[in-house]
Amino acid sequence: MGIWTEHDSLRLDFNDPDSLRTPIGDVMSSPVSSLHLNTPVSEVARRFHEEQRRHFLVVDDNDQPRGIVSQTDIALKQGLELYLSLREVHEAMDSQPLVLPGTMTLGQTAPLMLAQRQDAAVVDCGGGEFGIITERDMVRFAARHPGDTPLSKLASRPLLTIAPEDSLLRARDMLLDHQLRHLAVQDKHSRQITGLLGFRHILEGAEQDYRLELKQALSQRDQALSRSRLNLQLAERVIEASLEGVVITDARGHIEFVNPAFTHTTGYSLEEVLGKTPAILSSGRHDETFYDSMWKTLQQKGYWRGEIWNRRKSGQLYLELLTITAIHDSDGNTSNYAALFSDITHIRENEDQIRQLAYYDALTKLPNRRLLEDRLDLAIRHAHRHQQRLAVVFIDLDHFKRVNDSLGHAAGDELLLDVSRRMNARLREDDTLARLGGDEFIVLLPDLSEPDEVIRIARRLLDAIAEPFRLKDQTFRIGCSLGVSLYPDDAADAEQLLHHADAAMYRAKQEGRNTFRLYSTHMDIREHRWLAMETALRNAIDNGEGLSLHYQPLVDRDSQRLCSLEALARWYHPEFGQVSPGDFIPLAERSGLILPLSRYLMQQVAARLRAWLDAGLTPVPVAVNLSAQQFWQQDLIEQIRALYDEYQLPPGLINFELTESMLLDKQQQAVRVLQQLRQLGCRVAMDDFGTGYSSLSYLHQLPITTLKIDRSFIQQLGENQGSETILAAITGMAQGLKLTVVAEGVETEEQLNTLRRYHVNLIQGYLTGRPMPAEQITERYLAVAREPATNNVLS
Ligand SMILES: Nc1nc2c(ncn2[C@@H]2O[C@@H]3COP(=O)(O)O[C@H]4[C@@H](O)[C@H](n5cnc6c(=O)[nH]c(N)nc65)O[C@@H]4COP(=O)(O)O[C@H]3[C@H]2O)c(=O)[nH]1
Repeated sequence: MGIWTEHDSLRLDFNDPDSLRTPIGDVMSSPVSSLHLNTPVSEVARRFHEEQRRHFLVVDDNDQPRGIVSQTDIALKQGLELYLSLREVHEAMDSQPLVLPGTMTLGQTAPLMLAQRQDAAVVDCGGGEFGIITERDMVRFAARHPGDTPLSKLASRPLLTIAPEDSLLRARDMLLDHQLRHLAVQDKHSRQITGLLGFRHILEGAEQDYRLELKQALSQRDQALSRSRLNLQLAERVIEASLEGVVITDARGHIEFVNPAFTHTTGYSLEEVLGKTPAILSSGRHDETFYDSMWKTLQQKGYWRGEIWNRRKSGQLYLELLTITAIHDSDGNTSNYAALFSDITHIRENEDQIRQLAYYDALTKLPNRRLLEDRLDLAIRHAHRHQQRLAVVFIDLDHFKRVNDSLGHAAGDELLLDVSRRMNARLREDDTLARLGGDEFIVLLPDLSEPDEVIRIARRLLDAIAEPFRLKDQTFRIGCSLGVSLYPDDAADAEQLLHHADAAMYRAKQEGRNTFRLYSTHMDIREHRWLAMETALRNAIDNGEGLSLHYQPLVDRDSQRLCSLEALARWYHPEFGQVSPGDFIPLAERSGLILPLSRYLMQQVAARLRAWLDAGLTPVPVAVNLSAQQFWQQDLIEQIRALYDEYQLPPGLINFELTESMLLDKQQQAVRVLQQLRQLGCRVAMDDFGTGYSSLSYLHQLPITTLKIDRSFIQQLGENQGSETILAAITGMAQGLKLTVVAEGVETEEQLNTLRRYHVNLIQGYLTGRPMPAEQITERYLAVAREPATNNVLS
C-alpha cells in the first residue's frame, strides 16, 4: 500500500503533459506508515516529528485502513491553544522562505520546491507585489497549466500576511478562517517579507517544544524517580541500620513494619508482631488515662513524644523515649503511624546513679549536705508561707572514733548504717535524715505543730542510739549529742539554722553528751522546762542535792507486821519544787540519766541498810525499782554484788521490782537475769501487775517471787465487780505458782476487807503507811520493832 500526497505531486514533470499519465503507483510514497486507531494524539505528533512524515494511514485492529491523519489534523486537534497563545510567529516561521521571481516557470518551480523540501514559495510578482504558491496549488496547476507558465500568473494574491510578533494562535485562526495553509510574515515597519508560516511550522514548533518539554519532563521525572529511589534506598538503609527502633502501623494501629533495632530491643521479630498492635509491649505500668492522653495528643497535634515503660518479650521492663507521628495521605486522612523509640533504661539508670552520687551519701544512701540544703530551703519557704515551725537537729555520735579505732573502719561503717537505720525508723515520713559525713547527721523536721514535738523526737533519737549495738560479736553502747535549732525562732535561713544547730550540739557535747540542747534562748519556759529539768537532774545526780529516798512499808495483811519496804525516789529542786518520780524517772530514762540515777539511789539504799545494821536495828528487806535500761545492763548482777560487798550486807536485804513491759519479747534473756538475781538471794516482784500486757500464761516461766497487783484494781474494788473477778483470777493463779501477792495502793478498810477474801499476803498503801523518809521508818518501825507489842502497823 502507498500514499500519494500533494507533496508527491512535485515529483511530476510539469513540462511534460504526459507525466500526468504516470501511474500513481510510481509516484506514491511506499510503504505507507500506519497508526492504530487508538494511538493518542501526542504519540501521533511525536511520530510525525520523528519520521518526518506529513500523513499516516490509520488502521483498525485488522490492519484495515480507516482514515488518514495529517499534521494539520493534529495542529487543529491537539489542544495546542494555550501553547500557541504563548508563542509568537517569529519563533516558528521559516525565516528563509523560498522566494521565487514571478518570471520562473511552473516546470522550474516543482523540482526546486521538492529539492528544498518546501511546501510553499513566495512569488515576487514585481512592483512590490507578492503572491504565494503551495504544493496544493501545484497539484491543480499540473492538470491545468503548461510547465512554462510564469509563476506571476499563477501565484495567489494578495499575500495574506501576519506580523512576526503575533501569536501563533492568531496565525492558526487566520489560516483556518481563510482556508489557507500559509501566511507570509511581514515586518510591520519595513513591509519586508521576513518569513513564511504554514501549519507545518506551527505544528513543528509545537512538536519541537512539546518534545523538548516532554524530554525535560521525562528526564526530570527520571531524575526525581532515581532520586526518590535513591532516597528510598537510603531511607531503607537508614531505618535498617538505625539504632532506634522503628514501628510503622496502619491507621488502626496494626503493625506493618518494624526494623531490626525494634527486634533487638523488644525481642520480637517482624513476623511475631505483624498485624498486632504495640499493646503487646505494654508493661502495665501506665494506666488508661496515660494512653488516652497519648492518643488524644496524637490526634490533635499529629505527634506524641514522651517516656514510656514497656516490657520486652523476656518480660524485662525497659524505659523508652518514644516519638509517634501520624502520617497522612493526600486527602489529609491518617494512613499510618510511625513510631521511633530508643531504649533509655541505661540512661535513666545512669542519671539515677549520678543523682544518687550528687545528692546522696554513698555509704548510708541518706541525702547528703547538698540535698539537705535544697530540702531545707524548700521547707523554709513552705514554713514561711504557712506560718509554721520547722526544726533542724544536728546529731553527732559520741565516741564514734573509739569504735573506728578499735574495731576498724568496716565496723565503723556498719555502725553508721545501723545508726541511720535506727534513726530513720524513729522519724516521720516527711522528715529528712541526712548524713553530712563522718559521724554527723542532720534531721530536718518540717511542719512542727508545736515546739514540744522536736523534744519528743530528739528523745526518740537519743533512745534509738542508746540501745546497745552489736558488731563483730561485741555488744557495746554509744550515745549521741543533739543540737536543735528552730525556724523561725532561731534563724531565717538554712545556713544559720544549720550553724545554730551545730552550736547547740556542741553545747550538748560539753554538757555531758548523750543529750540534746536547744539553740534558742528565747523560747518560753515551758519549752525549756524539760531541758532545764534535765540539766538540774544531772546536777542532782552529780552532787546528790535534792535527791532522796522515801520508804513505803509493806505489811502482812493479817498480822499487819512490817515485812519489807519499797524505796521510792524523791527529788526536790529549788526552782521546780517537788518533782514527782512519775515525771523525773521518765525524764532520766529519756536523757540517759537513769543509769547514774539508779546507781546513786541503790547506793543510798545500801548505805541506809548499812546504817540501820550499824545502828543495831534489824532492817527489813528494801525493794528497789528497776528501770528497763538498768535491768538490761550487762553488768547489773556485778553492780549488785559489788554493792553487797561494799556495804557488807547480808543476802536478801535488797530486793527488786520490775514491770511486765520490760520483759516483753525477751523472756528467755529475762529468765537468765532473774535467775542470777535470785541466786544473789534477791526477791523479785512483778510490779503494777494487771496493767499493760498482763500475760498470766508466761508468769510461771519467770523465776519471780512476788506479784504486786496494781493499785488501779484495788481502788476499783467495791465499785466494779469486774475488778474483783480479776483479783480472784490473779490471786488464784499466784497461789498456784506459790507467789507472794502484794496489794498496792490500799487506802481503805473496805479494800482491805475485800482483800482478805483472796490470796493476798502483803498490803502496801496509804492505809498501812505512806512513803516516808528513812528516819521516820527508823522511828516508827525499826526502833519499835525491838518492842514486839507495837509492831502492828495499824495499831
Ligand atoms: N494513790 C496512792 N498511791 C500510792 C499508795 N501507796 C503507794 N502509792 C504510790 O504508788 C507508787 C508505787 O510505786 P510504783 O508503782 O513502783 O511506781 C513508782 C515507780 O515506778 C517510779 N519510781 C519511784 N522511785 C523509783 C526509783 O527509785 N527507781 C525507779 N526506777 N522508779 C522509781 O515512780 C513511780 C511513782 O512513784 P511514787 O510517786 O512514789 O508513787 C508510789 C507511791 O507513792 C496509795 O495508797 N494510794
